[in-house]
Amino acid sequence: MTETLPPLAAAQRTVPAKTYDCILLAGFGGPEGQDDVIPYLRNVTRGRGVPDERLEEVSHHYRHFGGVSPINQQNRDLQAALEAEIAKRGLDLPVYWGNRFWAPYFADALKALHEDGHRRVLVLVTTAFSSYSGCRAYREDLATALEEAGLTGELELDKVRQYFDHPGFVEPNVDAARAGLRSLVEQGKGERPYVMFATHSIPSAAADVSGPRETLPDGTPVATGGGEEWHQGGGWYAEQQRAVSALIMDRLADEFPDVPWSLVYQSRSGDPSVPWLEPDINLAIEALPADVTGLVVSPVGFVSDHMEVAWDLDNEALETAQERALTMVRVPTVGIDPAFVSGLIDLVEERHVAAEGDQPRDRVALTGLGPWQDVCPTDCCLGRAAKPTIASAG
Ligand SMILES: CC1=C(CCC(=O)O)c2cc3nc(cc4[nH]c(cc5[nH]c(cc1n2)c(C)c5CCC(=O)O)c(CCC(=O)O)c4C)C(CCC(=O)O)=C3C
Ligand SMILES: [Fe+2]
Repeated sequence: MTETLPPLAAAQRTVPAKTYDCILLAGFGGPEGQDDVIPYLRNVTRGRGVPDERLEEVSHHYRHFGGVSPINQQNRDLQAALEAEIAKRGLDLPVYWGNRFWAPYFADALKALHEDGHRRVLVLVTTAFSSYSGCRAYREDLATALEEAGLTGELELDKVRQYFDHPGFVEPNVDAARAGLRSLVEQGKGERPYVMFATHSIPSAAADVSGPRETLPDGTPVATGGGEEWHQGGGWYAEQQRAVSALIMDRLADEFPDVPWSLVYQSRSGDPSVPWLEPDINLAIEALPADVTGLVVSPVGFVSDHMEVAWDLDNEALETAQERALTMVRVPTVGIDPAFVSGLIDLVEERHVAAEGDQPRDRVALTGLGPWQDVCPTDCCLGRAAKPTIASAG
């Protein structure tokens, strides 16, 4: 399927390397105690039309874990791992950490790095794929945070490209899926395995406008909403995840040939009458053929085992599998796997050079879609009124 895609104009959206002063690790943020849960959920859903019943329901997921999301500690661990890798390479790039929805907020991090004398900032986002929620929203919120911190014009903020098909993201996912399939074999459930790649559902309308939409100079459509022949729905968001999932299965084919797999969605919210990407993982598990002996679930859409993984997969999906007496193995996300951490710094070195004129690292990608664009066109992932963003090209 990836072979028939029109080429992405990403090569036209690479930007020259620069010398940066520091890295900003941009996270989602999560609550760190029972008292944080409601204020946090209000932050996340502000102006987003998520019904109160859904908030109430999601608050229980957090309350079940003492009101603490694992995501902040995971990002502290990632920050430390990045610092260690940077030191190992002899680079001079301190790493700051800030979040969209909980302290330390983006504005706090920007003020801190500015006070420390840094001006050129390279942002690393904790999302591998292109969508409003996974790319544009981070860029908008960083532009807003610049305003809030009174630093617009003071700081230069660039962002590392989405890295779904970079080896640093792909290889740990290949290893994890392989380990999951081997675990089924060890449990005597390996006869007819099935693999599900799970990612966050988003509104279908948002998926259709995910990624860039303009045409190449020769008129070839670069990306689309619905309707193109190659397009199975879900815009670039779903296309990127299908491409990575297919690649992972391909890489396992020597040891596990012809294993059926699918891309499934989780954590839907919002108005039930509005279409979101489907199938939901629970319905997909219920619909599996009766002769499937074991299920591997790979949360390919996420980079750490945060609440959406801990609750929606390890509680809900597992229960659905147990109801039909199906053995399910949920394999880990990339987390702080050394290959992922080192891959992120490789991505940094595509953009950062120690001295002007130095040659940056080559851009690497493992699917026919990438290497993804360094800068996003102004309408990239835009499905609502435009707000100011960082890191876009006109
Ligand atoms: C694409 C995507 C990612 C992946 C990209 C990325 O990683 O950024 C992601 C990540 C995450 N989403 C998270 C949490 C939540 N997302 C919500 C709501 C929503 N997410 C959406 C999409 C995504 N979300 C959407 C379209 C909504 C509907 C409201 C809206 O249009 O904005 C809500 C509100 C309640 C609910 O409806 O569930 C919560 C609490 C956490 C933190 C987990 C933790 O605490 O450990 C993480 C990493
Ligand atoms: Fe979310």
